[in-house]
Amino acid sequence: MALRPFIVGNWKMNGTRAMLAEARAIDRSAQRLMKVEVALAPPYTLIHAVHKEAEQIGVGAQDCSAESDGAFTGDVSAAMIADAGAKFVILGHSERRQGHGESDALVRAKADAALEAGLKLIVCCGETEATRDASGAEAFVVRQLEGSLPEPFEGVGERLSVAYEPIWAIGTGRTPTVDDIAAMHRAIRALLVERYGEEEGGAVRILYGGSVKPDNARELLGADEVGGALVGGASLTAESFLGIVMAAADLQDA
Ligand SMILES: O=C[C@H](O)COP(=O)(O)O
Repeated sequence: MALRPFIVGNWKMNGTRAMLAEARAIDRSAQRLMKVEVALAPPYTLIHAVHKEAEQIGVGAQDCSAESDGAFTGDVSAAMIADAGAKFVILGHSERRQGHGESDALVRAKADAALEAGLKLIVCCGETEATRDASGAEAFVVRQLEGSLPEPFEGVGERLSVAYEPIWAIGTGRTPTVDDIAAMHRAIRALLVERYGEEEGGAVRILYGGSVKPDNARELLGADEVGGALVGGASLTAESFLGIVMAAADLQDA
């Protein structure tokens, strides 16, 4: 991992104020592990509270609207989450694409809105098991990203991360092989370089997500072109999340 690794906890629809103790513990430990960039994406309701707790870690949202304001009941704009303390937003997670019918075009519109609000982006991609079995995973993911990523913008390398999350690996305890992850991440890198140029496209961190746990983190994070992890279930307690952060720190030392 040549770039500073980025380990992001996606709490999904988990967490009430009782979970702030976990965020606090994660933040305090992250202060001693500066070689790793650590962040949490709690539900909207906790963004401001986690932001208040956080001295070291970054805080982000799990989604935002493509609209800036207006009559959109239940939606939350990029400017609103930035106002609550978010520095980044996860976009195009498969649970949004599959559960809420989000298209590549909508993900791109949300990305444009988030950039306009000054946020960093984590744009997600990933194939179903059927696509993987049909040997079409790389072409599918590249096509998905072509439709979802914004046009070139100022500070791509600093502001954009991509998260590769095979849908069949999310919350299942199953993971691709290290070789499969590396091959996919190389294909994503090629697309990023083609779209944003050698320097900026080469500086985008490509995270792996899907059943990352403390006991497999070192192996998964060690795969070629893996610049960090997007962690779901194992980010819900400080103990397991910090196990992953420490694996990333160990790899930096190795
Ligand atoms: O955003 C996180 C991913 O969907 C991975 O979730 P998981 O670590 O529970 O498999």
